[in-house]
Amino acid sequence: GTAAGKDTLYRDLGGEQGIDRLVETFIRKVGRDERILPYFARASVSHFREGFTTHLCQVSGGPCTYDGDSMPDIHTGMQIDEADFNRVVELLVEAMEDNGIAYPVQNRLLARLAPLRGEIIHI
Ligand code: HEM
Repeated sequence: GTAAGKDTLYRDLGGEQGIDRLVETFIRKVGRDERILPYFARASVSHFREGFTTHLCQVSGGPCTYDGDSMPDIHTGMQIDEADFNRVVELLVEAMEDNGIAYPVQNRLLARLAPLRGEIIHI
């Protein structure tokens, strides 16, 4: 797509405020999820919040540059499987629903995250 087309996803997610709210909701859901929470046992929530927010901002075409570690570098050794990945995506979808993000917008974000699967699972 065009640069303009890319920029609209960031806007349609509600921009900086919308993404901040989305990440906050997502983090709360991770905190209540028996399957996913253990992965974060030794993680810093504030560091994760910062990195995940900036990454989402960049992926959605917003005015951010994610300069954290690469997806493989972060997730290597965690032994994340398909079901874990799907669960995290599900929590993100629930968080988007809670924040009133329309289905087509949800799907546009998911389409940009799906290609990262191979950098996150079984590595
Ligand atoms: C599309 C899927 C995913 C994306 C885009 C993603 C992205 C990220 C990003 C951007 C960070 C923060 C990096 C930083 O700034 O330090 C991060 C950290 C983390 N991710 Fe993921 N992730 C995904 C899926 C998963 C899954 C499925 C799991 C586990 C089941 C997971 C577990 C973690 C953990 C535990 C951390 C914190 C690491 C630490 O700080 O110690 N992620 N992820």
